Order: sequence, then C-alpha cells, then structure tokens
Amino acid sequence: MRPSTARDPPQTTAPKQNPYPAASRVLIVLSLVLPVALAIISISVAPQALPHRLQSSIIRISQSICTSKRVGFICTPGYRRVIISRTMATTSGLPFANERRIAELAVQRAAILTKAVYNSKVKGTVQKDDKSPVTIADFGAQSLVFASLYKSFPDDNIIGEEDSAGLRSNKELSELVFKVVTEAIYSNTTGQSSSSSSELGDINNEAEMLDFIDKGSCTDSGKGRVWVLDPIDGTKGFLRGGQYAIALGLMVDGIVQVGVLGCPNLGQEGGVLLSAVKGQGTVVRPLSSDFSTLPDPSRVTMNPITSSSDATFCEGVESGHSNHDIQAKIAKGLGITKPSVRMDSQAKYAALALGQAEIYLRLPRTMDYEENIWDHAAGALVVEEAGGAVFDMYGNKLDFTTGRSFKKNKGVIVMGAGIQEEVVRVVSEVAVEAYGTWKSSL
Ligand SMILES: Nc1ncnc2c1ncn2[C@@H]1O[C@H](COP(=O)(O)O)[C@@H](OP(=O)(O)O)[C@H]1O
Repeated sequence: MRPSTARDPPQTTAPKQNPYPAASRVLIVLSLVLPVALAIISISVAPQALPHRLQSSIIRISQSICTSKRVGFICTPGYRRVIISRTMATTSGLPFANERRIAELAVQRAAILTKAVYNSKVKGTVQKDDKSPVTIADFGAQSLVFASLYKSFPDDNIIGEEDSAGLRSNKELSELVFKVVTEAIYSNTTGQSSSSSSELGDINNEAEMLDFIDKGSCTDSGKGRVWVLDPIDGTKGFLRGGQYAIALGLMVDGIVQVGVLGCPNLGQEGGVLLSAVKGQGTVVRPLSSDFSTLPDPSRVTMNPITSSSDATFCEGVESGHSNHDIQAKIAKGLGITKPSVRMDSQAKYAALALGQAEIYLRLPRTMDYEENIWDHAAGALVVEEAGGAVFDMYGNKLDFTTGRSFKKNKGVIVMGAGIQEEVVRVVSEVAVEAYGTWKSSL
C-alpha cells in the first residue's frame, strides 16, 4: 500500500444520506408556501367570495404576515398596501364589518322613511289577517331594507314580517307606499340619488318595490346566512305616538351574528341607532337624517347592578302582548318597588343596553302564542353584547333555528349579567306555578 502524500485528496467519510427524498422536500416546501400564497391571492382578488369564517381567519393571518417585519419582505411594499387596504375596505379586519355597516345604513335609510310617515297624517293603516295593524311605513321600510340587502348580499336568505299581498290588491295603497319610498331614496339635501343610495340599492318602480317586499318569505331560519327584519316593530306604538323600532339581524346557521336597532323616538332628538356583532360589543350612534353617513359610534354597556331589587323593570305597553299581572308578581318577588317602565317594541332591548333599565319581562297571555323571531333577533344580540343575558321564562336560551317563530321557547326575559341567576330562578318558579311545565313538541 502506497503511503499517503500531501497531494492526495483528503480521506472523506461517505456522504450523509438525506432522510427526505427530493419529492418529499418539494412537498414540504409547497405545503408551507402554498397556503400563504393562496391566502394572499384570494384576499387580493376576491375576498367576498370566500366562506365567512375562512375569510376572517385568512384576513387575520395575511395581515399579520404582511405587517410582520420578518416575513413581510415576501411582498413589495406596494402590494402589501393593496392587500391590507382591500381587506380593510371590505371587512375592516373584523368579521361581519361590512354586514354591520350595510345593515346600519339600510336601517337608517328606512328610519328616514318611517319618521316622515310618523310625522304625516297619512299612515295608510290596514288590518292584517291576524287583526294587527300595518301601515305604509311598514311596507316602505321593508322594501328599502331588502333593496339594500339584495344589492350587497344577493345570495342571502331573508325572513321579513310583511308581504305584498295587501298592496297588490290595493293599488291606491301601493302607490302611496311607492311615493314615500321614492321620497326616502331622494331624501338627501342634494335631492339626488347619490352614490351612497346606489350602494344601498335603488327601487325604480312600483313593481320592483312589491317584488322586494316579497323577498322576506324564507321559512328556514337554521341554515346558512339568513337576515331577519321587522320593518316596524311596535306598529301600535308607532300609531299611538310611542316607541317603535326598525330591527334587522343576520343569523348564520341559526346564531345571530349581527343585530341593528333603529329607534327613532328613543334617547336624543332624531333617535338612536344601536348595532352589535357577536363577540365585538354593542355601539350606539345618533340616527342621521342623511342616509349616506353614519355618525361616530360610542360603546354601550348595561348598568352594573348586583341586586334585582335595585332594578328598573320594563314591559310592553300593550296588555294583549304580555301578561302584566304575572309580570307584576315577578317584580314583587324580586323585591322591585318602582313601577314598571312601559314601552313599545324592541326599544325595550335598546333601553336596557343603554342602561335605562335592567330587566325586561315578556310573559305570554296564552301558552299557544309563539313569539316571532323578528321581534327578538336584533334586540337580543344588542343586549347580550352590551353585557346582558336573554332567556325564555323557563330559563332556556332562545333557539332561533325553528323557523319564523320560536317553537322551543315560551316567553322572553332580559336582564343584566349581575342579576341573571336571581331573575331566572324567580321567573321560572312563577312561570311553573302560573303556566305549569311546558315541553316543546319539536
Ligand atoms: N299576543 C301577542 N303576544 C305577544 N306578542 C304579540 C302578540 N300579538 C302581537 N305581538 C307582537 O308584539 C309586537 C310588539 O311588541 P310590543 O308589545 O313589545 O310593542 C308586535 O310586533 P309588530 O308591531 O311588528 O306587529 C307583534 O309581533
């Protein structure tokens, strides 16, 4: 064997075997890079087309990637700005931001219409089959809100209180509704149907208006995205000069995610607009008479009290809509000595959220009455997101999945968080005593 010299190549050990074959390495790299690339492409090209939950997760991840000093270098600064501004414009970075804004603007525009009818002698009141009143303002507000929803969310389902049958058989009334609708659309100081009006959807003729009114016939409340509207909740209050509300909610798979209440006679001159998104709190702002602008919001939280005897309790004005006697008995059981504050509509939910009362009781006159989901969807979320709680009279959570009315709940009670246990206990005891136990047939 020849001795080794300095010119011989150094003795090397056998090259280490890479544990990952080339194909696996490509797969690993792709699985890391692809999701990020896809997220950025989908967000910049068509953020609205993605499913909502995915949309908000992707937005959060992409925004942190784009703004992170470590990984942000993968995009040019210009492209980063485009991605961020697009996602902020469509969603403000928060789930349901666009839905909330459109719902607020739509309710505000409908409030302009209802206020005009409220202040006019002509209300075009007719009686529905269930003997309850409906006015040109109910029909007009429903058509305006549905035009807005259809413009921004054409694939969503809608549940609305009214339908156009009564108008199709009454031409004079239908013309009257179209007149107030047109006046509301052109109500801005410019007298022009501005770009904001086209963002909110126009209604070009009477036939189109009637078709919009009928878009609220959905019966399945438990699947997918479903908007729920009461165009005038508290029509009797509206006619009497009391409180009323325009109440709009968005449910996803039966869970209320967005709630908006327009209360033209509550709080300050011109009324207030409350809105809530699940997990994001409740805000209030003045109702503007200009449909294109939303005044600045402020956060609202319910009055913190720890004993229900300190509570101001709230109930409906109409004795036919809830049992005032049983409610008085409950108030006494809770040690409340102040007289109840009587108020029409979901303005009661708004009053609680704004700290004007702490308990709202709505116990049925008869056990066969099923509460409509549009009388509670928006209000319940507004209160819950302000720190309160909503149950039925047996202490069950409201179940919005059972169609146009509650089939698994009886009565509704609303309260602040600190007194929840005490109120639920006293109400359930009185309910069992007064109505007996009840089990849904579903
Ligand atoms: N017997 C009854 N029991 C409970 N609620 C009733 C009722 N009859 C009608 N309502 C509902 O009570 C709502 C008004 O609530 P309040 O009494 O709190 O103002 C009405 O809304 P509309 O005005 O939209 O028809 C209607 O849906």
